Amino acid sequence: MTQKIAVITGAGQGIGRAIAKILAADGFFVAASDIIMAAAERTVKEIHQQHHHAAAYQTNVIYQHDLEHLVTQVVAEHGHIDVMVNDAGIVKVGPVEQVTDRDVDELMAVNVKGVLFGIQAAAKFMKKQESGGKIINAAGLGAMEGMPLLSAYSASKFAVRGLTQAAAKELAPYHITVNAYSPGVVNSPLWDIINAQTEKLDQEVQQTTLKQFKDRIALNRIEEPADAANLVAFLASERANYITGQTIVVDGGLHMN
Ligand SMILES: NC(=O)c1ccc[n+]([C@@H]2O[C@H](COP(=O)([O-])OP(=O)(O)OC[C@H]3O[C@@H](n4cnc5c(N)ncnc54)[C@H](O)[C@@H]3O)[C@@H](O)[C@H]2O)c1
Repeated sequence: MTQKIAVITGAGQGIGRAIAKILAADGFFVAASDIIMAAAERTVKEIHQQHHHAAAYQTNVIYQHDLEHLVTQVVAEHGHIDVMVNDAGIVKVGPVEQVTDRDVDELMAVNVKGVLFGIQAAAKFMKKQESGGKIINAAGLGAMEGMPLLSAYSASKFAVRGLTQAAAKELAPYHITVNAYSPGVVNSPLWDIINAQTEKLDQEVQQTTLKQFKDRIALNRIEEPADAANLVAFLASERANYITGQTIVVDGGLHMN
């Protein structure tokens, strides 16, 4: 049987790294890409230590040609692509009236364009394959409800839901499913940024309710990257063949549909 191929952006740390490791353990060859090559290489080293298969690639998802190049290279090396995980994302924390033009541009470039360009690059090849493929995007609590001090971030994540639904409808005839995963409060470097900046703002403006998100987790523990990665592994599997256009929440019962 030919080995299935998964391409993952933002695979250098946090949730992306957990996704890379779980998909590799599930038998995928993992193309682990990140803007920081050394981080992608670290993930690959950990995968190799488990005797699974992976290679590192450097990609900045804000550039359409970078993603095109990444997927083209992986397909040239392996002949096909089965799963594309658009995980790379950034965050900006601050009161809505202080959000800058630059903040919005940067958030939209990574969180929205990065996902769109990833979908495009993967779809180009998946459309030609009889087996189609699976595209899986990073949403988040900010995609399900607007979060205080994360207005532009929330807007970028709502956009991911829109992209996921539109692409799912367009690509369904080609046996390509498009879904998103929506983690809550994850023990990762990204949440550390949110936490540190929120604490600071709390003292300055005494207005944040962001910390309270933690207190609302029904299962009463902070999410681990592997919790989100397990959902992605399911969405990447044949067991999820009849699911498309969905943003699926994996957050310990923080946001309930
Ligand atoms: N941590 C959370 O609580 C949480 C919650 C909900 C959703 N999410 C989403 O999950 C995804 C992963 O989050 P995380 O917590 O693992 O973040 P993280 O900051 O720990 O890791 C993100 C990775 O993406 C890479 N990256 C950043 N900009 C990039 C770019 N332009 N091109 C390529 N790679 C780039 C970083 O180098 C890093 O390795 C993000 O899209 C995030 O918005 C995270």
